Amino acid sequence: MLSLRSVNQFYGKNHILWDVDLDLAPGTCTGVLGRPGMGKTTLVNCIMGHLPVNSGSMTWQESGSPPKDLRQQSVGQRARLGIGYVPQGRQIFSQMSVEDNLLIALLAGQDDRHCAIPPMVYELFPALWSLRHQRSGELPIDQQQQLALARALVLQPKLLILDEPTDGMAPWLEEEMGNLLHRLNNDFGLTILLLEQRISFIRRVADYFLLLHCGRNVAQGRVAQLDDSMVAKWLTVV
Ligand SMILES: Nc1ncnc2c1ncn2[C@@H]1O[C@H](COP(=O)(O)OP(=O)(O)OP(=O)(O)O)[C@@H](O)[C@H]1O
Repeated sequence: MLSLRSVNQFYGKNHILWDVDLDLAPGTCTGVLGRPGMGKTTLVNCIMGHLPVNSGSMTWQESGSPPKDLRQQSVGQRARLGIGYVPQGRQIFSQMSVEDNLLIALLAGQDDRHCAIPPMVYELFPALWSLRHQRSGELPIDQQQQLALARALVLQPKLLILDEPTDGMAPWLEEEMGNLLHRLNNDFGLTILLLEQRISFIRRVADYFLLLHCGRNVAQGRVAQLDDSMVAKWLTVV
């Protein structure tokens, strides 16, 4: 579905991503791991088109369609291709109602002005239906996170990218988030790319991992291969 080869990115003269490779097969869930500042968000910003890539390739391919060079697609085109994004810290419009947050995402991503919020969104988050006229900034954190996810789902993405969805969450909410991602992955067939610092969460939810260290992918494979020595070497903050 998405394939990155030798992606390099700079902030000014600072070389941030070094020859990063990534392959996402349809229907899989992949966790990107790394200590703070190792390049996870930068990688996602490159995929979303928020940051230009200096070199390397990014290819989007769906079955039965020719491959597309993602670097040639604008941010809006990438959303229309089916790449959805839940940013770190949620970034919902707190002064607006739940429903207006969803409608804005819908209108921003589609040309058709008469489009409607897909029923699956409120089916997945029934609480948001009851709260649809409430100001979103007044919701508790778990429902704000639901809204951030719902906002990414209104365009019915094929690939959903989440930047630290468990950030600031209590353990029981983390479990709920894990169940939800399992559902999206297994029942709705969404491909998921998950940026996370919580290894337990990656182990519970993801099939594959990519480990970034100083902007380089130093390890990748099946999550079952993510052993304690790798965690100690690349992820433990000293
Ligand atoms: N706008 C920016 N301008 C310059 N350098 C930046 C900018 N954003 C990030 N960086 C630098 O790029 C590197 C990678 O940052 P990035 O945010 O991608 O890491 P991260 O792994 O997502 O970290 P975290 O887990 O803390 O979000 C860091 O050294 C950071 O200081």
